[in-house]
Amino acid sequence: MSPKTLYDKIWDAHVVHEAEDGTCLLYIDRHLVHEVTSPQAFEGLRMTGRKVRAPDKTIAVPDHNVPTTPGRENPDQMPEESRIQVAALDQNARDFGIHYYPVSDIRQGIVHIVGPEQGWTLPGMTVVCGDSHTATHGAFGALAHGIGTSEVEHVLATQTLIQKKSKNMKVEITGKLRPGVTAKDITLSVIGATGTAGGTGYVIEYCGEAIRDLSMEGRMTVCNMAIEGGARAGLIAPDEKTFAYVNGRPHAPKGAQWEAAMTWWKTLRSDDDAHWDKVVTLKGEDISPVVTWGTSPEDVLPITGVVPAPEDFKGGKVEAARRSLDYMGLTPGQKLTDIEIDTVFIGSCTNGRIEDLRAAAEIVKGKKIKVKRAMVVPGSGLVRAQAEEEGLADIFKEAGFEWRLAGCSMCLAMNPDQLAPGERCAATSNRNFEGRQGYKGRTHLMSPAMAAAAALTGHLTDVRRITG
Ligand SMILES: CC(C)[C@H](C(=O)O)[C@@H](O)C(=O)O
Ligand code: SF4
Repeated sequence: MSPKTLYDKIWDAHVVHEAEDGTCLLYIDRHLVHEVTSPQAFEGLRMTGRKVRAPDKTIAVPDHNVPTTPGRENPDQMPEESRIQVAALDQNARDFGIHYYPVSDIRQGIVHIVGPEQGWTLPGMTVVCGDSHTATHGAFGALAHGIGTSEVEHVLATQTLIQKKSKNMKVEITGKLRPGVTAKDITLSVIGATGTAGGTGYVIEYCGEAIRDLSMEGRMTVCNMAIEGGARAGLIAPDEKTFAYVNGRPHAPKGAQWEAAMTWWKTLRSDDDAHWDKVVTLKGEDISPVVTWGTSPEDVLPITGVVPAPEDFKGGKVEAARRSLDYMGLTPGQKLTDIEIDTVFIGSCTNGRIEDLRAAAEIVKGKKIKVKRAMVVPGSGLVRAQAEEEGLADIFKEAGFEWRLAGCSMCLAMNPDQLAPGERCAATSNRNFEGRQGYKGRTHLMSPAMAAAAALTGHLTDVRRITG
């Protein structure tokens, strides 16, 4: 048998039919659903009198539109458009009999945090969702990617998806990370090195010592941003950490089924002599705590750097940089650490997990914020409860942070948590394009520890310079 990558293995195990031109019908193990990309898909089923093919493998949760302030069960708290989307999900979940976590349920949260938390996401699976950051689930050694609304309808109706296979790309992070450097710095640095189109046409497997050393939370952060690097999906071979994280979760297999699953899961690694169409290698020790300065995730630099000049770039990038700098209100040569921040947002499916909140709380403990507003938005109700139990919520509140309810929140301007024009934000989310966090809002992406450091000083800050 010819050697295979992990992606090849999962792909082959899910092909139902292959057409002559290589187009495949893939079986889908998990379909995650949120309120933004699903209403028309359910409507399509209704109009043609079809059912959801596998309601037991279909999991819905509202996250993008939900307010993150108390009393949000009251629909009057939402603007009309949000109310319609959330009400439609409520109704569709009931009508089609799929698993559902409404806002009143403590398990509600961002779909990419809820899936793994509840044990829906397992190694070797195919996982789809009408959402580009579905790549997050690849951290478990699953083939997970976003799909469009018409594909959502197709998966609801058939539990399959029409796909062409991508090429194999390996991103290896060798050796150890330095203190203050996190999974977010890895994933941003990879995009900085490859560009936002570097992964186009590929599924990325992240590997190497620095990846193996990451917790499951960190691995989810890395895979979450595979899509920002242009890749179809990102994944990491499962290991003992993966199995330990999954074991005992509500929807993970139990007993004999667990044993059977483990037998397969242990084979889920790329063969030593597998073929890679593209390889990128970064040394862990070369990665610094980074921030973005522009309006693309590839506009990333070590925090010790200065704002670049348009002339530093080539071709079309010169004009793009000029526009970015203008939008961001920055001057070439300005030290990144001199950039003043109005708002800090800690949350999102990139960095809204318990470990992220722990990392931020460790920086914040016993100190006060200097920014106008700062908020921590746990990625799920369960993350929130755990953070409260661990005393993290008190640390944040005493420092002056708002302690919110779970949702996508200020990651994107689809709910009441938005930036005002010109407002500058240190954010732990994954996208920084124009208007992403609100009309004319300015976003700098970074790790939770770096965002916490910015909250304390009022400007972008090297977390390594914050002392206890
Ligand atoms: C609204 C949704 C379709 C979108 C996505 O696909 O990623 C959102 O989650 C985002 O992060 O921009
Ligand atoms: S937290 Fe942000 S990136 Fe993640 S699903 Fe929500 S809007 Fe998309």
